[in-house]
Amino acid sequence: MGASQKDFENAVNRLKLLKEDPGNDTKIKLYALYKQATEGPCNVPRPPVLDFVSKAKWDAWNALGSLPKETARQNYVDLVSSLSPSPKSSSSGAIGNPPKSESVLMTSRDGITTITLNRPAKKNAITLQMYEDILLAMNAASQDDSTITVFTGNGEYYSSGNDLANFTDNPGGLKLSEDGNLPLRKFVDTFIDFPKPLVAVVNGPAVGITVTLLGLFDAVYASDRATFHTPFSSLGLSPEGCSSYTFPKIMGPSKAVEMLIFGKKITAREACARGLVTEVFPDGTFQEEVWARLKAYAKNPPNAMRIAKQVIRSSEKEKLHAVNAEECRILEERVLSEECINAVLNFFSRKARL
Ligand SMILES: CCCCCCCCCCC/C=C/C(=O)SCCNC(=O)CCNC(=O)[C@H](O)C(C)(C)COP(=O)(O)OP(=O)(O)OC[C@H]1O[C@@H](n2cnc3c(N)ncnc32)[C@H](O)[C@@H]1OP(=O)(O)O
Repeated sequence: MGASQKDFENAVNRLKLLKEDPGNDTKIKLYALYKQATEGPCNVPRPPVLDFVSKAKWDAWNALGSLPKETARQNYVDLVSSLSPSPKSSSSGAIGNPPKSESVLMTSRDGITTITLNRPAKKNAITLQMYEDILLAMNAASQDDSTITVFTGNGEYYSSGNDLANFTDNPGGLKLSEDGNLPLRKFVDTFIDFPKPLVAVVNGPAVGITVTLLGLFDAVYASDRATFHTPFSSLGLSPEGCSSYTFPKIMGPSKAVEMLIFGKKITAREACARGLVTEVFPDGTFQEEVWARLKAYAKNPPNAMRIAKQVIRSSEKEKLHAVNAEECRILEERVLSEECINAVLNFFSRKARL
């Protein structure tokens, strides 16, 4: 899995043979990914204010935060591949490896890359393949020409969260990744480090991990039909997606407890009053109003938006990575607990529904 050192060296050489100048934005992205892949996170001092080129390069490198070297290497290889004529390049303007299944769709238009959960018959429950595909889509979206990245769901639901079959189909629990961590850690890290404005267009009810992750989004627009539910306790699980930190910060500890410990389902308007949702729209005009708004926002200068996000988020990144690591450590135990196994079996045997 992932690009090897050899792939990386080949990409470095292929870049030298490019006939067309890829443009300054791309060159800066390549520089940042190269530095991250070879040296790791940026820890050199920021260049003087008037040295614009060095400063832009430093900003791009620094914006990659703690992106693992392997991911940076893969992103670098993907970006170089997208510059050379290759069957993987997409006509939509998206670059990198696109999602592999039809359950995660990726489109790029009007400066917006949209990642759509597309499994309506299962309320957009997220399978292991879909988690992988979301990562591929996010990697591509982080490097393409779009200015804003949007998540939404197809059909009645935004998403019913983690597909509970991820637990039953993997005897002995979810497999840990090569680094010994629950693969969820890498997934959530990608949201923490995502460099562009990330917007959720919550078209209907949202459950579990698709609610907790909202605390890592930059804006959340919801239909008044949407509800927000984190039934972790009744599933024998524990909070994830950094919600143990973001929710108390966003809505205050007691409101966070209601959701994360007692599993209270809240409406879009309640979620807005709690600060989890940015704005609520009537369902009848939701799509029209939200997309018109996003198209206008997407016309803002992309670097200014990216840098503004970095300024707003960077001081919290280290904390969020630490929270994610700890939540995953605890969840690793919870997914093997009797409480969790019984809850999941109950769901599938229809003895108990939420
Ligand atoms: C890079 C790799 C990363 C790997 C990461 C691993 C991740 C581990 C994360 C662990 C942490 C957990 C996070 C969570 O999200 S917990 C929340 C999980 N979700 C739920 O508990 C919701 C379960 N679903 C329901 O309660 C109901 O289905 C719902 C209220 C959503 C809708 O009810 P309704 O009666 O309207 O519809 P149905 O129940 O008939 O649903 C239609 C069909 O869809 C199936 N379905 C729905 N949701 C899920 C789900 N989450 N998992 C599996 N299947 C789901 C349902 O079974 C129906 O299927 P059938 O038509 O075949 O019966």
